[in-house]
Formats: sequence, structure tokens, C-alpha cells
Amino acid sequence: MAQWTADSNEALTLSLVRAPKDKEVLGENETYEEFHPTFTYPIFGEDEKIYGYNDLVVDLRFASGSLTQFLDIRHSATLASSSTIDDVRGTLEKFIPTNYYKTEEAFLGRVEEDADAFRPLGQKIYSYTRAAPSSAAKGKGVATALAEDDKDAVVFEVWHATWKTPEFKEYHRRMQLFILLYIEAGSYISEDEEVWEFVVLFQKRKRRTTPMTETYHFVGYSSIYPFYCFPDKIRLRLSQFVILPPYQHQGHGSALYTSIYQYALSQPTISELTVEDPAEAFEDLRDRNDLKMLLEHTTFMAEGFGESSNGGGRVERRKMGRAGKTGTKGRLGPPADKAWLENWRRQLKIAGRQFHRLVEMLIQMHLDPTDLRAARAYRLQVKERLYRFNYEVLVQLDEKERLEKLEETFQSVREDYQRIINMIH
Ligand SMILES: CC(=O)SCCNC(=O)CCNC(=O)[C@H](O)C(C)(C)COP(=O)(O)OP(=O)(O)OC[C@H]1O[C@@H](n2cnc3c(N)ncnc32)[C@H](O)[C@@H]1OP(=O)(O)O
Repeated sequence: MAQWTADSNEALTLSLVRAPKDKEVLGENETYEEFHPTFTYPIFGEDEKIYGYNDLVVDLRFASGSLTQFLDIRHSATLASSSTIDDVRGTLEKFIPTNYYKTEEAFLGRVEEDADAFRPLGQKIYSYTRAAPSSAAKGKGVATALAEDDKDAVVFEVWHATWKTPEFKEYHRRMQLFILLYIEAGSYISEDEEVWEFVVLFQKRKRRTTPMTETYHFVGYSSIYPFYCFPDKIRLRLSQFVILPPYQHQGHGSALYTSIYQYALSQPTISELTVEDPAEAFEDLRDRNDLKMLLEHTTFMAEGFGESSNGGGRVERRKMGRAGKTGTKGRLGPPADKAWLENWRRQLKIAGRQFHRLVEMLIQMHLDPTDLRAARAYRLQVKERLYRFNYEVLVQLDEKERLEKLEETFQSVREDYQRIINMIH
């Protein structure tokens, strides 16, 4: 029985295929082929098993930029009684556009064509650089930002599109499979809902040809839903977010998130950026990036902690908790000045709960362990928020249990903040 049952996450093999002339510029360890999904239950069922084949390989390839698809299904044997065999192709066809390539030769020909012709759709809204993995840029490090014209630089670009962007619907139909394969409980969005917005991240590579040709390769994307926000604003809700495995853990998720945040900041009609039901890894990414942003915000930090900038962009800390002697105490207290906080929250366009969590992290980072009054004020501030947030549950407990539960939650929140703080150091 076991030999006829394949794990669908292992059997499904994904590749991002580049034309041979685009592979020439890749580094030794730079490979975008043969990676696997994290989830296939939305396609092959809860058990993530495919029944009826021996040595099954479901080979699904994408042209690296255009995402044109090729599907080939191989196996060494099939179970004799044909009625019980799973229909792999038929099942997958419900989730991908059916105009995919079925022969390798035709697909590779198309990859060549797309490699020359494909350009991102929509408007470019953000770009950044990384040192090429292939470069001899020793000491520059993969996450180092380089000038765009540095010969060791690889440029990454974020493009913004909507359903109205020509050809984008077709492009989205090719990329949406990644939502099912990598986001737990992810599902397809409806093309009938007109308002969706998208940001797509591409790697831009230069070929060693004269004249030099630039080519684009898909890295990941996010779909964003704009909500009307009374009376004349829009609240952006980041709904789906994925970076493909060959590009993960290199800071691209952070860069894509930053690009969306910068986009929200730049649009006067957008009031705030929120996130829909974030996965744990994404929550961490968001916390890390938001916290770094606030720490680097000299005005906010100076007002918040009664600190002064030394003129070189770095914030210099004055003695805290001894405000009487050194001048004004910062607005972050503790306790923090609520009106001041709300003013900044609106300006920074961060959602309420997230902003208050970040502020609590900042205060925790700056707490003087010998200042018991400050520690108490901080504890009360956090507990007040936790009480409001968990009101429905807490109100059902008697007072003693309620206080114990609040203290327990406060301690675990504090530990979690410390974990996030440690990540950015
Ligand atoms: C709203 C929603 O959609 S929630 C769903 C979110 N999406 C998913 O879960 C889909 C599957 N996962 C993914 O797409 C990705 O893993 C994401 C989006 C969660 C993260 O994307 P990444 O590009 O890997 O993020 P990024 O590289 O910025 O940070 C991830 C980790 O890499 C580390 N990292 C960042 N830069 C580098 C680098 N240059 N070298 C090594 N590690 C690095 C970070 O410190 C972080 O470490 P951690 O995982 O221990 O916290």
C-alpha cells in the first residue's frame, strides 16, 4: 500500500526556470529550481497524499519572470485497478490556468522568448539593491545595499498593479497558486472584487551582452485590500504575502513589507496599514521592521524619550528617570502620553494595537531596572491594554483569577517583546 502512496508536498516539485543566457550570470550556489510546497492540502486533500503511483514526480515549472507554466507528471508504475488512482493532472488543473505547456521543448522555447520580452506590469514603486551572490564582493555581504550602478549590485524592484493593469489578471492567475502552497489557510481571492491592489517583487539581472539587456525574475508578492475609512480615507489591509523559498531569509520579505509601508505613507488618502490574520513568521517580520523604523525615527525618539539628536542622525540618550535634574521627561513616560501617542500613530499610519505594542517594546528597551516607579507605570500601561483587548474572557473570571491571568499574560508579553528586541540587535 505504502509504495502506491506519495506525499503530495514531496511529489510536487517547483522550479523557476531561466533561459540559458540568463543562467550565465548566476552565482555558483544560486539556484531557483527544485523546491517544494509547504502545503498541498487545498489541492490534494487533508492527508496531503496522492494514491496510485510509484516514484511519482509532479514537475511544475514556471518561467522565472512571466510565470508561464509547464506541467509534467512522471512515475515508474501505476496501480493496476485504475478506478482508485488519483487524477493528479485533473486535480491540479482546477488551480492553474489550463493553457500551460505540456511538452518540455515548447516550454523551453517560450522561456527563451519570455526572457527577452517580459517586463513587470503596473508601476514601479520601490527598489533596493543587494550584492550579487556571484560577485567577488567579499565583505559586502548579500544583504548589503549597493549603488545601482555598482557592478556587483543586483537590483530588486517592487511594482504596483490592480485588476485594471493590462494583462495583470492573467499574470495573477499564474502566481496565485503560491498562496495555496505557502500560506496556511490561504485561498484564492475573487476577481469580481474590483478593489484589490497588488505589489510584486522582481529581481532585475543584467545579461553579459552588448548592448546590456535587463531581465526580470519573480520573487514574491502581496495582495492588499483597501477599505473605506470614514470620512474620506482608505485603510489598506495587507491580506496575502509570500516570498518564494529560493529567496527567503535574505531580507526580501522585510524589503517588500517596507515598500508597502512606504507606499502607504506616501499616499495622502491612505490612513493606515493593517494586516489580516498574520502568520507567526510574518508577525515577527512586521514587528522587527516596525520597531527598527521607530528606533531610526529621530524626531519620534527624541520627543518620546526626552532625548536629543547629536546632529549626525544618531539619537543620544540623556539620563532617563531623573527628569527633574536633566530637563523634560519624554512623552513615552512611562506612562506614555496618550494624546501625543495618538497623534504620532496617525502620522505614522500604524494600526492601533500594533502601534501600542511597539511603544511598549520601546519603553521596555529603555526601562531603568533600578527605577521601580517607572517599572510599575509600565506594567500598568501594558495591563490596561491587555485588559481591554481580552475583556470578554477576563470579565468572566473572579477578581483574584483575573489579576493572576493578567499578570501571567503580562509576563509572557514581556518575554515575547524581549525575543523581538533581541532579534534586531
Ligand atoms: C498576512 C499574511 O499573508 S501572513 C502569511 C505570511 N506568508 C507566509 O507565511 C508564506 C511563507 N513564508 C514566506 O513567504 C516568507 O518566509 C516570509 C514572508 C514569512 C518571510 O520572508 P523572508 O524574505 O524570508 O523574510 P526576511 O528575510 O526579511 O526575514 C526572515 C528571516 O530571515 C532573516 N534574514 C534576513 N536577512 C537575512 C540575510 N541576509 N541572511 C540570512 N538571514 C536573513 C531574518 O532575520 C529572519 O529571521 P527569522 O526567521 O529567524 O526571524
